Amino acid sequence: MWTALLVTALILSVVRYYRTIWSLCPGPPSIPILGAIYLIFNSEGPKALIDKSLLKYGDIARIEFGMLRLYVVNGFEMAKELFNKDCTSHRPTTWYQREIKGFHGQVLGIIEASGQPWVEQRRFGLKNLKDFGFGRKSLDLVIQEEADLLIQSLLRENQEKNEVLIANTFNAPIVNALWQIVASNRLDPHDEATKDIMEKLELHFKSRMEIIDFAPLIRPYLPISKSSQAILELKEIIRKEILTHEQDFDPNAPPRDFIDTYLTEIKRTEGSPVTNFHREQLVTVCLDFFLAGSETTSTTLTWSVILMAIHPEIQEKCYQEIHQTIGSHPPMTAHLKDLTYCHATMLEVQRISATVPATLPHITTEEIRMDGYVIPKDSLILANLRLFLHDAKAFPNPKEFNPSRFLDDNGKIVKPDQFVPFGFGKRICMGESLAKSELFIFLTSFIQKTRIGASKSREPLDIANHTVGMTCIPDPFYVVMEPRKS
Ligand code: HEM
Repeated sequence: MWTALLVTALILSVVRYYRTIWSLCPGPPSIPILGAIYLIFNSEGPKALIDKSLLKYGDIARIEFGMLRLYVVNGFEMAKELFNKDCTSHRPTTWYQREIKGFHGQVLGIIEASGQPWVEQRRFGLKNLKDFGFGRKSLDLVIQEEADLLIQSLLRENQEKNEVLIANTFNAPIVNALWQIVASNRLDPHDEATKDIMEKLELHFKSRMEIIDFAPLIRPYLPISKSSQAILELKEIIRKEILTHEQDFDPNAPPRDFIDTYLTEIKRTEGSPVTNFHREQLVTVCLDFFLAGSETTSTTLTWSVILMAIHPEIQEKCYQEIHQTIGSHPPMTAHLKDLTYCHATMLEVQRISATVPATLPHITTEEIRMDGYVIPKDSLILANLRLFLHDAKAFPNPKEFNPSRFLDDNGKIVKPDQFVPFGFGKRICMGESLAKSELFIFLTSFIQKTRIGASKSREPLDIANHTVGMTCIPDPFYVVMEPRKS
Protein backbone atom coordinates (compact mmCIF):
# COMPACT_ATOMS: atom_id res chain seq x y z
CA MET A 1 0.00 0.00 0.00
CA TRP A 2 2.84 2.44 0.88
CA THR A 3 4.43 1.73 -2.48
CA ALA A 4 1.17 2.52 -4.28
CA LEU A 5 0.84 5.77 -2.32
CA LEU A 6 4.42 6.69 -3.11
CA VAL A 7 4.02 5.96 -6.81
CA THR A 8 0.76 8.00 -6.93
CA ALA A 9 2.43 10.93 -5.15
CA LEU A 10 5.33 10.73 -7.56
CA ILE A 11 3.06 10.66 -10.62
CA LEU A 12 1.02 13.58 -9.26
CA SER A 13 4.10 15.69 -8.63
CA VAL A 14 5.45 14.94 -12.12
CA VAL A 15 2.07 15.91 -13.63
CA ARG A 16 2.05 19.07 -11.53
CA TYR A 17 5.60 19.90 -12.64
CA TYR A 18 4.73 19.65 -16.35
CA ARG A 19 1.39 21.47 -15.94
CA THR A 20 3.20 24.37 -14.25
CA ILE A 21 5.94 24.69 -16.85
CA TRP A 22 3.55 24.29 -19.78
CA SER A 23 1.50 27.21 -18.46
CA LEU A 24 4.63 29.40 -18.65
CA CYS A 25 6.54 30.56 -21.70
CA PRO A 26 8.44 27.88 -23.67
CA GLY A 27 12.03 26.79 -23.21
CA PRO A 28 14.37 23.82 -23.68
CA PRO A 29 13.09 20.40 -22.52
CA SER A 30 13.50 19.75 -18.83
CA ILE A 31 12.84 16.96 -16.36
CA PRO A 32 11.60 17.19 -12.76
CA ILE A 33 14.19 18.02 -10.08
CA LEU A 34 17.11 18.54 -12.49
CA GLY A 35 15.31 20.67 -15.08
CA ALA A 36 17.54 21.51 -18.06
CA ILE A 37 20.71 21.52 -15.98
CA TYR A 38 22.52 19.65 -18.79
CA LEU A 39 22.63 23.00 -20.62
CA ILE A 40 25.30 24.56 -18.42
CA PHE A 41 27.15 21.44 -17.35
CA ASN A 42 27.99 20.33 -20.87
CA SER A 43 31.26 21.17 -22.60
CA GLU A 44 29.87 24.49 -23.83
CA GLY A 45 29.31 25.77 -20.28
CA PRO A 46 27.38 29.02 -19.80
CA LYS A 47 27.61 29.70 -23.58
CA ALA A 48 24.41 27.63 -23.89
CA LEU A 49 22.47 30.41 -22.16
CA ILE A 50 23.21 32.89 -24.94
CA ASP A 51 23.01 30.37 -27.77
CA LYS A 52 20.98 31.28 -30.86
CA SER A 53 19.10 27.98 -30.50
CA LEU A 54 17.09 29.63 -27.72
CA LEU A 55 15.67 32.12 -30.25
CA LYS A 56 13.16 29.54 -31.42
CA TYR A 57 11.29 30.06 -28.13
CA GLY A 58 10.61 33.73 -28.95
CA ASP A 59 11.63 36.96 -27.19
CA ILE A 60 12.13 35.14 -23.93
CA ALA A 61 13.15 31.56 -23.15
CA ARG A 62 12.51 29.76 -19.87
CA ILE A 63 15.20 27.43 -18.54
CA GLU A 64 14.60 25.24 -15.48
CA PHE A 65 17.57 24.55 -13.18
CA GLY A 66 16.43 22.31 -10.35
CA MET A 67 14.56 24.65 -7.99
CA LEU A 68 15.51 27.68 -10.05
CA ARG A 69 13.69 29.14 -13.00
CA LEU A 70 15.74 31.32 -15.33
CA TYR A 71 14.42 33.53 -18.14
CA VAL A 72 16.83 34.55 -20.90
CA VAL A 73 15.53 37.67 -22.65
CA ASN A 74 16.40 37.68 -26.36
CA GLY A 75 14.04 40.46 -27.52
CA PHE A 76 15.74 43.86 -27.25
CA GLU A 77 12.62 46.02 -26.73
CA MET A 78 11.30 43.59 -24.17
CA ALA A 79 14.64 43.46 -22.34
CA LYS A 80 14.82 47.27 -22.16
CA GLU A 81 11.32 47.51 -20.74
CA LEU A 82 11.83 44.65 -18.29
CA PHE A 83 15.16 45.87 -16.94
CA ASN A 84 13.75 49.32 -16.23
CA LYS A 85 11.26 47.95 -13.73
CA ASP A 86 11.83 48.08 -9.98
CA CYS A 87 10.56 44.51 -9.69
CA THR A 88 13.46 43.19 -11.83
CA SER A 89 16.24 45.22 -10.28
CA HIS A 90 16.93 42.87 -7.37
CA ARG A 91 19.66 40.23 -7.31
CA PRO A 92 19.27 36.62 -6.20
CA THR A 93 21.04 35.85 -2.94
CA THR A 94 22.61 32.52 -2.18
CA TRP A 95 24.78 31.22 0.63
CA TYR A 96 27.80 32.49 -1.35
CA GLN A 97 26.48 36.06 -1.45
CA ARG A 98 25.59 36.07 2.23
CA GLU A 99 28.54 34.22 3.72
CA ILE A 100 31.45 34.65 1.30
CA LYS A 101 30.87 38.02 -0.39
CA GLY A 102 28.77 39.27 2.52
CA PHE A 103 29.41 39.19 6.25
CA HIS A 104 27.71 36.97 8.84
CA GLY A 105 24.71 36.31 6.63
CA GLN A 106 24.28 39.91 5.46
CA VAL A 107 24.50 40.77 1.76
CA LEU A 108 26.86 43.74 1.32
CA GLY A 109 28.40 45.84 -1.45
CA ILE A 110 26.75 46.76 -4.75
CA ILE A 111 26.73 43.84 -7.19
CA GLU A 112 24.70 41.46 -5.03
CA ALA A 113 22.80 43.96 -2.88
CA SER A 114 19.14 44.85 -3.42
CA GLY A 115 16.62 47.42 -2.16
CA GLN A 116 17.62 50.47 -0.13
CA PRO A 117 21.17 49.32 0.82
CA TRP A 118 21.91 48.77 -2.91
CA VAL A 119 20.48 52.19 -3.87
CA GLU A 120 22.66 53.90 -1.23
CA GLN A 121 25.91 52.10 -2.02
CA ARG A 122 25.41 52.40 -5.79
CA ARG A 123 24.61 56.13 -5.54
CA PHE A 124 27.66 56.74 -3.37
CA GLY A 125 29.92 54.68 -5.64
CA LEU A 126 28.65 56.37 -8.81
CA LYS A 127 29.04 59.88 -7.41
CA ASN A 128 32.60 59.20 -6.37
CA LEU A 129 33.67 57.10 -9.35
CA LYS A 130 32.84 60.17 -11.47
CA ASP A 131 35.64 62.32 -10.17
CA PHE A 132 38.22 59.70 -9.42
CA GLY A 133 41.04 62.12 -9.70
CA PHE A 134 42.07 61.83 -6.09
CA GLY A 135 44.95 63.50 -4.37
CA ARG A 136 48.06 64.04 -6.39
CA LYS A 137 47.17 62.45 -9.70
CA SER A 138 44.33 62.76 -12.16
CA LEU A 139 42.62 59.58 -13.28
CA ASP A 140 43.91 60.04 -16.83
CA LEU A 141 47.47 60.26 -15.54
CA VAL A 142 47.08 57.04 -13.54
CA ILE A 143 45.82 55.23 -16.66
CA GLN A 144 48.49 56.76 -18.93
CA GLU A 145 51.26 55.62 -16.58
CA GLU A 146 49.93 52.06 -16.48
CA ALA A 147 49.59 51.98 -20.28
CA ASP A 148 53.13 53.33 -20.79
CA LEU A 149 54.74 50.86 -18.36
CA LEU A 150 52.98 47.98 -20.09
CA ILE A 151 53.98 49.20 -23.56
CA GLN A 152 57.64 49.44 -22.49
CA SER A 153 57.58 45.96 -21.02
CA LEU A 154 55.93 44.46 -24.15
CA LEU A 155 58.38 46.21 -26.46
CA ARG A 156 61.24 44.72 -24.40
CA GLU A 157 59.65 41.28 -24.67
CA ASN A 158 59.30 41.73 -28.43
CA GLN A 159 62.95 42.75 -28.73
CA GLU A 160 64.06 39.61 -26.87
CA LYS A 161 61.72 37.08 -28.45
CA ASN A 162 60.60 38.68 -31.73
CA GLU A 163 56.99 38.28 -30.64
CA VAL A 164 54.80 38.91 -27.61
CA LEU A 165 52.45 36.50 -25.89
CA ILE A 166 49.08 38.11 -25.13
CA ALA A 167 47.46 36.25 -22.22
CA ASN A 168 46.26 38.05 -19.09
CA THR A 169 48.51 40.87 -20.32
CA PHE A 170 46.22 43.70 -19.20
CA ASN A 171 45.09 42.21 -15.88
CA ALA A 172 47.84 43.66 -13.68
CA PRO A 173 47.80 47.20 -15.19
CA ILE A 174 44.01 47.43 -14.92
CA VAL A 175 43.97 46.10 -11.35
CA ASN A 176 46.75 48.55 -10.62
CA ALA A 177 44.77 51.52 -11.94
CA LEU A 178 41.83 50.43 -9.76
CA TRP A 179 44.05 49.91 -6.73
CA GLN A 180 45.38 53.44 -7.10
CA ILE A 181 41.86 54.83 -7.31
CA VAL A 182 40.72 52.82 -4.30
CA ALA A 183 43.81 52.91 -2.09
CA SER A 184 46.30 55.29 -3.80
CA ASN A 185 48.95 52.54 -3.85
CA ARG A 186 50.64 50.99 -6.81
CA LEU A 187 51.12 47.23 -6.84
CA ASP A 188 54.49 46.07 -8.14
CA PRO A 189 53.67 43.57 -10.92
CA HIS A 190 56.80 41.53 -10.04
CA ASP A 191 55.92 41.40 -6.36
CA GLU A 192 54.73 38.03 -4.98
CA ALA A 193 51.79 39.73 -3.23
CA THR A 194 50.61 41.18 -6.57
CA LYS A 195 50.90 37.81 -8.32
CA ASP A 196 48.89 36.34 -5.46
CA ILE A 197 46.08 38.91 -5.95
CA MET A 198 46.03 38.22 -9.70
CA GLU A 199 45.82 34.46 -9.13
CA LYS A 200 42.92 34.91 -6.73
CA LEU A 201 41.02 37.12 -9.15
CA GLU A 202 41.65 34.61 -11.94
CA LEU A 203 40.43 31.73 -9.77
CA HIS A 204 37.20 33.63 -9.23
CA PHE A 205 36.66 34.36 -12.93
CA LYS A 206 37.38 30.81 -13.99
CA SER A 207 34.91 29.35 -11.49
CA ARG A 208 31.49 28.21 -12.57
CA MET A 209 28.27 29.05 -10.81
CA GLU A 210 27.88 26.61 -7.93
CA ILE A 211 24.30 25.41 -8.04
CA ILE A 212 24.75 23.89 -4.60
CA ASP A 213 24.98 27.44 -3.18
CA PHE A 214 21.24 27.64 -3.72
CA ALA A 215 20.70 24.82 -1.19
CA PRO A 216 20.91 26.81 2.06
CA LEU A 217 20.26 23.82 4.32
CA ILE A 218 23.21 21.69 3.23
CA ARG A 219 25.59 24.33 1.86
CA PRO A 220 27.11 25.36 5.22
CA TYR A 221 28.21 21.75 5.83
CA LEU A 222 30.08 21.40 2.55
CA PRO A 223 33.72 22.46 2.05
CA ILE A 224 34.44 25.96 0.76
CA SER A 225 35.54 25.91 -2.89
CA LYS A 226 38.92 27.31 -3.96
CA SER A 227 37.28 30.28 -5.69
CA SER A 228 35.25 31.16 -2.58
CA GLN A 229 38.43 30.88 -0.50
CA ALA A 230 40.10 33.26 -2.96
CA ILE A 231 37.33 35.80 -2.37
CA LEU A 232 37.72 35.55 1.42
CA GLU A 233 41.47 36.13 1.05
CA LEU A 234 40.96 39.10 -1.31
CA LYS A 235 38.61 40.62 1.25
CA GLU A 236 41.29 40.18 3.92
CA ILE A 237 43.84 42.03 1.74
CA ILE A 238 41.36 44.90 1.23
CA ARG A 239 40.45 44.90 4.94
CA LYS A 240 44.13 45.28 5.91
CA GLU A 241 44.47 48.23 3.50
CA ILE A 242 41.40 49.88 5.08
CA LEU A 243 42.81 49.37 8.59
CA THR A 244 46.08 51.02 7.49
CA HIS A 245 44.08 53.93 6.04
CA GLU A 246 42.11 54.26 9.29
CA GLN A 247 45.33 54.70 11.27
CA ASP A 248 46.41 57.87 9.47
CA PHE A 249 43.00 59.06 8.29
CA ASP A 250 42.42 62.79 8.77
CA PRO A 251 38.72 63.68 8.28
CA ASN A 252 39.65 67.33 7.76
CA ALA A 253 42.19 66.70 4.99
CA PRO A 254 41.16 66.23 1.35
CA PRO A 255 40.51 62.51 0.61
CA ARG A 256 43.49 60.66 -0.84
CA ASP A 257 41.39 58.00 -2.56
CA PHE A 258 38.06 56.14 -2.52
CA ILE A 259 38.76 54.53 0.88
CA ASP A 260 39.24 57.98 2.47
CA THR A 261 36.04 59.28 0.85
CA TYR A 262 34.15 56.30 2.23
CA LEU A 263 35.70 56.65 5.71
CA THR A 264 34.50 60.29 5.73
CA GLU A 265 30.97 59.04 4.96
CA ILE A 266 31.22 56.47 7.78
CA LYS A 267 32.18 59.31 10.18
CA ARG A 268 29.38 61.54 8.87
CA THR A 269 26.69 58.90 9.37
CA GLU A 270 28.08 57.59 12.69
CA GLY A 271 25.41 57.19 15.35
CA SER A 272 22.56 56.98 12.83
CA PRO A 273 20.46 53.88 13.63
CA VAL A 274 19.92 53.14 9.94
CA THR A 275 23.38 53.69 8.50
CA ASN A 276 24.62 51.26 5.87
CA PHE A 277 28.09 52.76 5.82
CA HIS A 278 30.57 50.68 7.82
CA ARG A 279 33.95 48.99 7.39
CA GLU A 280 32.67 45.62 6.13
CA GLN A 281 30.45 47.39 3.62
CA LEU A 282 33.51 49.28 2.37
CA VAL A 283 35.47 46.00 2.06
CA THR A 284 32.76 44.53 -0.20
CA VAL A 285 32.25 47.72 -2.27
CA CYS A 286 36.01 47.77 -3.04
CA LEU A 287 35.95 44.04 -3.83
CA ASP A 288 33.01 44.65 -6.19
CA PHE A 289 35.03 47.25 -8.07
CA PHE A 290 37.81 44.69 -8.56
CA LEU A 291 35.48 41.87 -9.57
CA ALA A 292 33.37 43.98 -11.92
CA GLY A 293 36.04 46.34 -13.20
CA SER A 294 39.19 44.30 -13.80
CA GLU A 295 38.47 41.25 -15.97
CA THR A 296 35.85 43.11 -18.06
CA THR A 297 38.18 45.97 -19.00
CA SER A 298 41.36 43.92 -19.40
CA THR A 299 39.62 41.37 -21.63
CA THR A 300 38.22 44.14 -23.87
CA LEU A 301 41.78 45.44 -24.24
CA THR A 302 42.98 41.95 -25.19
CA TRP A 303 40.34 42.01 -27.94
CA SER A 304 41.66 45.41 -29.09
CA VAL A 305 45.13 43.92 -29.62
CA ILE A 306 43.98 40.90 -31.61
CA LEU A 307 41.65 43.05 -33.74
CA MET A 308 44.38 45.62 -34.44
CA ALA A 309 46.75 42.82 -35.48
CA ILE A 310 44.14 41.33 -37.82
CA HIS A 311 43.16 44.74 -39.28
CA PRO A 312 46.40 46.71 -39.93
CA GLU A 313 44.55 49.13 -42.26
CA ILE A 314 42.23 50.20 -39.42
CA GLN A 315 45.16 50.44 -37.04
CA GLU A 316 46.94 52.69 -39.54
CA LYS A 317 43.89 54.94 -39.91
CA CYS A 318 43.75 55.32 -36.11
CA TYR A 319 47.49 56.07 -36.04
CA GLN A 320 47.15 58.77 -38.70
CA GLU A 321 44.31 60.39 -36.78
CA ILE A 322 46.33 60.36 -33.54
CA HIS A 323 49.44 61.63 -35.34
CA GLN A 324 47.58 64.50 -37.03
CA THR A 325 45.40 65.49 -34.07
CA ILE A 326 47.49 65.12 -30.91
CA GLY A 327 50.93 64.12 -32.22
CA SER A 328 52.95 62.71 -29.33
CA HIS A 329 50.79 64.32 -26.62
CA PRO A 330 49.64 61.61 -24.16
CA PRO A 331 46.04 60.59 -25.03
CA MET A 332 43.41 61.76 -22.53
CA THR A 333 39.72 61.09 -22.03
CA ALA A 334 38.95 64.59 -23.37
CA HIS A 335 40.41 63.49 -26.74
CA LEU A 336 37.44 61.16 -27.26
CA LYS A 337 35.67 64.00 -29.06
CA ASP A 338 38.67 64.83 -31.30
CA LEU A 339 39.85 61.30 -32.15
CA THR A 340 36.50 60.17 -33.53
CA TYR A 341 37.82 57.32 -35.69
CA CYS A 342 39.73 55.93 -32.66
CA HIS A 343 36.58 56.39 -30.58
CA ALA A 344 34.56 54.49 -33.21
CA THR A 345 37.24 51.75 -33.24
CA MET A 346 36.93 51.37 -29.47
CA LEU A 347 33.13 51.05 -29.78
CA GLU A 348 33.50 48.48 -32.55
CA VAL A 349 35.93 46.44 -30.42
CA GLN A 350 33.33 46.43 -27.66
CA ARG A 351 30.55 45.51 -30.08
CA ILE A 352 32.27 42.66 -31.86
CA SER A 353 33.86 41.18 -28.72
CA ALA A 354 30.71 41.41 -26.57
CA THR A 355 33.10 40.88 -23.67
CA VAL A 356 30.25 40.61 -21.19
CA PRO A 357 27.83 38.43 -23.19
CA ALA A 358 24.88 38.68 -20.80
CA THR A 359 23.82 40.76 -17.83
CA LEU A 360 24.27 39.26 -14.39
CA PRO A 361 21.16 37.47 -13.16
CA HIS A 362 18.40 39.68 -11.74
CA ILE A 363 15.47 38.29 -9.73
CA THR A 364 11.80 39.23 -10.03
CA THR A 365 10.11 40.41 -6.85
CA GLU A 366 6.58 40.12 -8.26
CA GLU A 367 4.80 38.32 -11.10
CA ILE A 368 5.22 40.12 -14.44
CA ARG A 369 2.78 39.85 -17.35
CA MET A 370 4.07 41.29 -20.60
CA ASP A 371 3.30 40.74 -24.30
CA GLY A 372 1.42 37.53 -23.43
CA TYR A 373 4.30 36.15 -21.33
CA VAL A 374 4.06 35.40 -17.62
CA ILE A 375 7.21 35.60 -15.49
CA PRO A 376 6.50 34.38 -11.97
CA LYS A 377 7.83 36.07 -8.83
CA ASP A 378 11.29 34.81 -7.71
CA SER A 379 12.44 33.96 -11.25
CA LEU A 380 15.98 34.65 -12.36
CA ILE A 381 16.22 36.81 -15.46
CA LEU A 382 19.10 37.87 -17.65
CA ALA A 383 19.43 39.70 -20.99
CA ASN A 384 21.39 38.36 -23.97
CA LEU A 385 23.65 41.37 -24.63
CA ARG A 386 25.72 39.56 -27.24
CA LEU A 387 22.64 38.98 -29.38
CA PHE A 388 21.80 42.70 -29.28
CA LEU A 389 25.38 43.73 -30.13
CA HIS A 390 25.37 41.35 -33.11
CA ASP A 391 21.88 42.24 -34.32
CA ALA A 392 22.02 42.51 -38.12
CA LYS A 393 19.24 45.15 -38.27
CA ALA A 394 21.06 47.56 -35.98
CA PHE A 395 24.54 46.57 -37.21
CA PRO A 396 24.41 45.42 -40.85
CA ASN A 397 26.95 42.71 -41.60
CA PRO A 398 27.50 42.22 -37.87
CA LYS A 399 30.49 39.86 -38.18
CA GLU A 400 32.49 42.49 -40.07
CA PHE A 401 34.88 44.64 -38.00
CA ASN A 402 33.97 48.07 -39.27
CA PRO A 403 34.48 51.10 -36.97
CA SER A 404 32.91 53.42 -39.58
CA ARG A 405 29.48 52.04 -38.72
CA PHE A 406 29.67 54.28 -35.62
CA LEU A 407 30.32 57.45 -37.67
CA ASP A 408 27.74 59.57 -39.50
CA ASP A 409 28.36 61.48 -42.75
CA ASN A 410 29.89 64.35 -40.78
CA GLY A 411 32.29 62.04 -38.97
CA LYS A 412 30.32 62.35 -35.69
CA ILE A 413 29.79 59.34 -33.42
CA VAL A 414 26.39 57.64 -33.72
CA LYS A 415 25.38 54.75 -31.48
CA PRO A 416 22.35 52.57 -32.26
CA ASP A 417 20.17 51.76 -29.22
CA GLN A 418 21.32 48.14 -29.41
CA PHE A 419 24.86 49.17 -28.48
CA VAL A 420 24.61 47.93 -24.88
CA PRO A 421 27.97 46.47 -23.77
CA PHE A 422 27.36 47.90 -20.30
CA GLY A 423 23.80 46.57 -19.99
CA PHE A 424 20.81 48.88 -19.47
CA GLY A 425 18.08 49.83 -17.05
CA LYS A 426 18.41 50.24 -13.32
CA ARG A 427 21.37 47.87 -12.96
CA ILE A 428 23.40 49.31 -15.84
CA CYS A 429 27.18 49.07 -15.23
CA MET A 430 28.40 51.64 -12.72
CA GLY A 431 31.91 51.77 -14.06
CA GLU A 432 31.04 52.83 -17.61
CA SER A 433 32.84 56.17 -17.59
CA LEU A 434 35.93 54.72 -15.88
CA ALA A 435 35.98 51.78 -18.33
CA LYS A 436 35.70 54.14 -21.31
CA SER A 437 38.67 56.20 -20.11
CA GLU A 438 40.72 53.06 -19.58
CA LEU A 439 39.81 51.52 -22.95
CA PHE A 440 40.40 54.74 -24.87
CA ILE A 441 43.69 55.72 -23.23
CA PHE A 442 45.17 52.20 -23.46
CA LEU A 443 44.07 51.67 -27.08
CA THR A 444 45.27 55.05 -28.34
CA SER A 445 48.54 54.89 -26.35
CA PHE A 446 49.28 51.49 -27.87
CA ILE A 447 48.59 52.69 -31.41
CA GLN A 448 50.49 55.93 -30.85
CA LYS A 449 53.64 54.15 -29.67
CA THR A 450 53.62 50.73 -31.33
CA ARG A 451 52.73 48.92 -34.53
CA ILE A 452 50.90 45.69 -33.74
CA GLY A 453 51.07 42.88 -36.30
CA ALA A 454 50.45 39.19 -36.62
CA SER A 455 53.36 36.89 -35.78
CA LYS A 456 54.48 35.23 -39.01
CA SER A 457 55.76 32.10 -37.28
CA ARG A 458 52.31 31.31 -35.83
CA GLU A 459 48.92 30.15 -37.09
CA PRO A 460 46.81 33.04 -38.51
CA LEU A 461 44.95 34.94 -35.79
CA ASP A 462 41.26 34.12 -35.57
CA ILE A 463 38.75 35.80 -33.26
CA ALA A 464 36.67 32.62 -33.29
CA ASN A 465 39.24 31.17 -30.86
CA HIS A 466 37.79 32.37 -27.60
CA THR A 467 36.17 30.94 -24.47
CA VAL A 468 32.76 32.07 -23.27
CA GLY A 469 32.18 32.22 -19.53
CA MET A 470 31.09 35.21 -17.47
CA THR A 471 33.22 37.07 -20.04
CA CYS A 472 34.29 36.13 -23.60
CA ILE A 473 38.09 35.75 -23.47
CA PRO A 474 40.32 35.29 -26.56
CA ASP A 475 42.53 32.23 -26.26
CA PRO A 476 46.21 33.21 -25.68
CA PHE A 477 47.84 34.45 -28.91
CA TYR A 478 51.10 35.94 -30.19
CA VAL A 479 51.63 39.28 -31.93
CA VAL A 480 54.59 41.30 -33.07
CA MET A 481 54.86 44.73 -31.45
CA GLU A 482 57.34 47.23 -32.82
CA PRO A 483 57.99 50.77 -31.64
CA ARG A 484 56.66 53.62 -33.81
CA LYS A 485 59.17 56.31 -34.55
CA SER A 486 57.98 59.52 -32.89
C1 HEM B 1 34.62 47.15 -20.54
C2 HEM B 1 34.37 47.14 -19.27
C3 HEM B 1 33.05 46.80 -18.62
C4 HEM B 1 31.94 46.18 -19.12
C5 HEM B 1 31.73 45.64 -20.54
C6 HEM B 1 30.97 46.10 -18.04
C7 HEM B 1 29.69 45.55 -18.18
C8 HEM B 1 28.82 45.38 -17.12
C9 HEM B 1 27.56 44.68 -17.21
C10 HEM B 1 26.98 44.07 -18.47
C11 HEM B 1 27.01 44.70 -15.97
C12 HEM B 1 25.74 43.97 -15.53
C13 HEM B 1 24.47 44.78 -15.64
C14 HEM B 1 23.28 43.98 -15.16
O1 HEM B 1 23.41 43.03 -14.38
O2 HEM B 1 22.17 44.31 -15.58
C15 HEM B 1 27.91 45.42 -15.09
C16 HEM B 1 27.67 45.66 -13.76
C17 HEM B 1 28.53 46.33 -12.93
N1 HEM B 1 29.72 46.92 -13.28
FE1 HEM B 1 30.58 46.90 -15.12
N2 HEM B 1 31.51 46.66 -16.93
C18 HEM B 1 32.78 47.12 -17.23
C19 HEM B 1 33.65 47.78 -16.38
C20 HEM B 1 33.38 48.15 -15.07
C21 HEM B 1 34.26 48.93 -14.23
C22 HEM B 1 35.59 49.54 -14.64
C23 HEM B 1 33.64 49.02 -13.00
C24 HEM B 1 34.07 49.75 -11.74
C25 HEM B 1 35.18 49.79 -11.21
C26 HEM B 1 32.38 48.31 -13.09
C27 HEM B 1 31.48 48.16 -12.06
C28 HEM B 1 30.28 47.49 -12.16
C29 HEM B 1 29.39 47.27 -11.02
C30 HEM B 1 29.65 47.72 -9.58
C31 HEM B 1 28.30 46.55 -11.52
C32 HEM B 1 27.07 46.11 -10.72
C33 HEM B 1 26.03 47.21 -10.81
C34 HEM B 1 24.78 46.91 -9.99
O3 HEM B 1 24.52 45.75 -9.72
O4 HEM B 1 24.08 47.88 -9.64
N3 HEM B 1 32.25 47.79 -14.36
N4 HEM B 1 29.00 45.83 -15.82
